[in-house]
Amino acid sequence: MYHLLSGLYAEWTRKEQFNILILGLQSVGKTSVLEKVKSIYLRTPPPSPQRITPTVGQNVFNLSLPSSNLHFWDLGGSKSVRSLWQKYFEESHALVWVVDARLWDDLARGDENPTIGYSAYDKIKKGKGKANYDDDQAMSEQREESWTTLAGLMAHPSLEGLPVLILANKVDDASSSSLSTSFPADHARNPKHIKSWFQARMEGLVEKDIDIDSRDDISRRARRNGYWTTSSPLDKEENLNGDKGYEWEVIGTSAIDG
Ligand SMILES: Nc1nc2c(ncn2[C@@H]2O[C@H](COP(=O)(O)OP(=O)(O)OP(=O)(O)O)[C@@H](O)[C@H]2O)c(=O)[nH]1
Ligand SMILES: [Mg+2]
Repeated sequence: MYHLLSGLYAEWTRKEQFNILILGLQSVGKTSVLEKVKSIYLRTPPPSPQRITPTVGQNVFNLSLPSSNLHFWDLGGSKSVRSLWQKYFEESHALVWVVDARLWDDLARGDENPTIGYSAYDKIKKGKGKANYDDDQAMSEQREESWTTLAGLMAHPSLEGLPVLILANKVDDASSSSLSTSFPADHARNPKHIKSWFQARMEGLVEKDIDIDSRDDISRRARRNGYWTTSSPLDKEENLNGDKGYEWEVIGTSAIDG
């Protein structure tokens, strides 16, 4: 009887566990973001940025909330370690995709303050974030690489349909007047120009649900980039007939400020 009751009690009070995968290209600040989350919840100071080195394996953090346990996996973003990503796909419940908000500076500048006279690249070169983008063209390529990599993840059979939170990190160092000066003001948390940039591509991705050729393209590219090795990843019937809505949101963050 005792065992039955204690079993029932354990079942009733059992917290659900959600595994959250934190991914993104190299140096966008994934580990710094996770350290920031840890420091907020554990009420401890975050490590100094110098102590955070490029991730080769995984960093984990368990966060126990009243109703659930969140288990975070932060993996390295450099090309040489992306092949590890797929080991985590099967067990993930949500994806956090981290991007460097500064890569969208030129778009925000055009929209909101065309009089700012320096290139986004100059700002990054002189700024504190030490990004290595050679020019505006390189920034635009990096944006596209971030998107195609994310699209490959969202089309993977184990991740398809998972909620995606896009963190536009480093807003403290973004040159756009709408982001940098007053973080954490609301508009910095809600970087509309980055959201509309992703919106256009998300719509394309949903359309590709009914376009087998495009989806095969996505999976081919993902395999070339080393983070998918599945050889026949798509259930074509399901993708043709399924209703593949994606739940996603963009939030501006700074791992070292605000
Ligand atoms: N200005 C600024 N710099 C940041 C921010 N977050 C991270 N950085 C810097 O960006 C660099 C890379 O940070 P990491 O946290 O190691 O990036 P990562 O995405 O984990 O990198 P990999 O593990 O190599 O994929 C470091 O120099 C950080 O100090 C931020 O919010 N603002
Ligand atoms: Mg890292």
